[in-house]
Amino acid sequence: MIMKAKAPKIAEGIYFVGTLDWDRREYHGYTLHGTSYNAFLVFSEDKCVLIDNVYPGEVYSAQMWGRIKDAFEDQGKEMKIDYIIQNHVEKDHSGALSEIHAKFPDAPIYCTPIAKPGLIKHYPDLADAEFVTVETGDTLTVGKKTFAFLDAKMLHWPDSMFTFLTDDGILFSNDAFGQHLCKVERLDSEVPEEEVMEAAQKFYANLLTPLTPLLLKKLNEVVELGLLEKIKTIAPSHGQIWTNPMKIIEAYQNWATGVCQKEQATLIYDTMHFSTQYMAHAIAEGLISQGVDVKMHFLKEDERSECVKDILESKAVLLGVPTLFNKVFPSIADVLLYTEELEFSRTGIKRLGATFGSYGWGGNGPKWLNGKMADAGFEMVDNLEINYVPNDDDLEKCYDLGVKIAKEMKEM
Ligand SMILES: Cc1cc2nc3c(=O)[nH]c(=O)nc-3n(C[C@H](O)[C@H](O)[C@H](O)COP(=O)(O)O)c2cc1C
Repeated sequence: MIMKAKAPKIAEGIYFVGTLDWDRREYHGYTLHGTSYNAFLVFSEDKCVLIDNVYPGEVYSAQMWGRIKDAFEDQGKEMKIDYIIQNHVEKDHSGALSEIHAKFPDAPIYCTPIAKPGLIKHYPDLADAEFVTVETGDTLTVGKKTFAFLDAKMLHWPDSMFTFLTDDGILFSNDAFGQHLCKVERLDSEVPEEEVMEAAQKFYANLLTPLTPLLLKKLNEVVELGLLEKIKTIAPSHGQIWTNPMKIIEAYQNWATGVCQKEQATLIYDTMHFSTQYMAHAIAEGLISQGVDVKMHFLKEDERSECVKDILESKAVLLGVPTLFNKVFPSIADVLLYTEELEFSRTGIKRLGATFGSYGWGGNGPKWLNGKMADAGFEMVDNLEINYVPNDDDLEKCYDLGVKIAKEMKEM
């Protein structure tokens, strides 16, 4: 199927031929309000190169084929793809690869040596395809254009790579520098800066936090290769294209080194009968009284990918839940495990931690949580347990905990 769709031109001879996924609200545990799968067609003399493709599904590929058709019509050429560059194996960038190969079986597929078996495992019909495996320093010259490949192992899968279109200065960075946004516009400059930066922050927090050391190494390599000055545009595989690449490169440096940390505390809690809610609100007031910005997440409403977006820029993280069966109300375990997996405090960036919650008899929930947060690398300040429904004195203790944490934050 082909859906009639325009292919926006992002530079001379270079078109966006990806898919706008208006409907997606969840992607591997990440909440979003739509996203885009960015694929690009590059024309050079009488040849054409396709970079990445889209999520599996007829409606997605119909949109992609419509844009590809439109791009060829705009060029006044018959549809023929001569080379395929596959920067990453994951399905949201490779889901249409089998049908592209079926239509253009002579087009070799350029990818990393690790990507080749991964692609064949996903799409067994590619076993007969011509693969060209490439590493950092390898290039593909098509007409007047040169594509330089840069290995991006573990940014964010072992098979990942970047493709740099040298003369145009466009870095096709795949997931790196991406954002889950589904907009009519394609460029960063066409949407409010705050919106695109917030989406990039959420993407970084959820996908790149544990890879921070590798990311810093890669950024250094880019500088050493003299690429930084040459990058005029960054075209990631999700969301807006960066026409001001330094904006997002600097943001990545700040998120990776902790420069981003603000006088901000992220407070995440849940409750059964609302006593722990009282505590959370009172602790927040204590923090606010000292000029600290509070990001509050109530786990009945909010989910983990939003919580960790705020943890990224916070100096302190407070987790609160009531005691249940001598341990904790379990919704907090999801955030706890995720925070541990993302290694927020193992990347050399100090973050304070505290726990709190209501209990009925033996208590122990906050204490148990405290140990888990300490194991995850947080520098624990305190844990506060209040029996059943907090009274005025109890609420003052909560307020004081907020003040104490705020003071420790200021000494960091
Ligand atoms: C099923 C259930 C199990 C509980 N287990 C414990 C427990 O093991 N130890 C304890 O101190 N309190 C226990 N409690 C009591 C709660 O921790 C207490 O009611 C607390 O005030 C609830 O806080 P919340 O209002 O924030 O939900 C339990 C409550 C329920 C409903």
